[in-house]
Amino acid sequence: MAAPGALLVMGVSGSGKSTVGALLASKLGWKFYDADDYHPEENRMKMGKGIPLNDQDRIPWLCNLHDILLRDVASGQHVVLACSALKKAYRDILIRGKDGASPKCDETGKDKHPAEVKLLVVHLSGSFEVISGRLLKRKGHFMPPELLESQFETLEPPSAPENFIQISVDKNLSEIIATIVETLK
Ligand SMILES: Nc1ncnc2c1ncn2[C@@H]1O[C@H](COP(=O)(O)OP(=O)(O)O)[C@@H](O)[C@H]1O
Ligand SMILES: O=C(O)[C@H](O)[C@@H](O)[C@H](O)[C@H](O)COP(=O)(O)O
Repeated sequence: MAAPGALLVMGVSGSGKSTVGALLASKLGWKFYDADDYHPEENRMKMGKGIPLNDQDRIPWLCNLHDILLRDVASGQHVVLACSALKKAYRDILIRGKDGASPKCDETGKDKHPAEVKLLVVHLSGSFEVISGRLLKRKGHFMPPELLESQFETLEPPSAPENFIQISVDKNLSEIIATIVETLK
């Protein structure tokens, strides 16, 4: 497949986004962003208290991530983003921004960059049992395992016509990375 400008590693909390995303970026030599690092403090505090985020909390965060992707991709930088991106509408924001394909213009009014990010979505998919087992063992993270149920309720797995692959979290990390690298060929 023709290389996308950016690769989104998505899934519920504990599905392996950060681990897979960082390994993959290092293997491909692409820049890595972890969307967790871009949550405003209010979002982190909310999740830390066991309250799930809503659209209002997530949309400005996703718009900021879209701007980062667009900037990098327009400058020729390939990017891996680890981000929950649980709903289709959230993935659409990452690709097109909030109001759809609104081009960023320079002062002459001409299009400065393409308005869309060419994105391959990698959905790390697994059962509640396997993922909650991993979250219960994970230490030193602000996200409480109790929020996993709401993550599954919110999840809209990618489907056609989205440009995506789905990989089981039951595979080991090297199998997951190899599958993604193979897809990019
Ligand atoms: N494929 C895998 N097999 C076994 N353990 C994994 C796998 N992917 C991730 N893990 C472990 O599961 C936990 C959650 O992974 P993490 O990358 O933090 O998930 P997320 O970023 O989606 O919340 C971590 O302790 C990580 O080491
Ligand atoms: O949209 C959301 O509700 C959050 O982004 C959430 O899905 C994300 O998973 C947290 O930031 C916790 O971080 P981990 O995914 O690393 O557990």
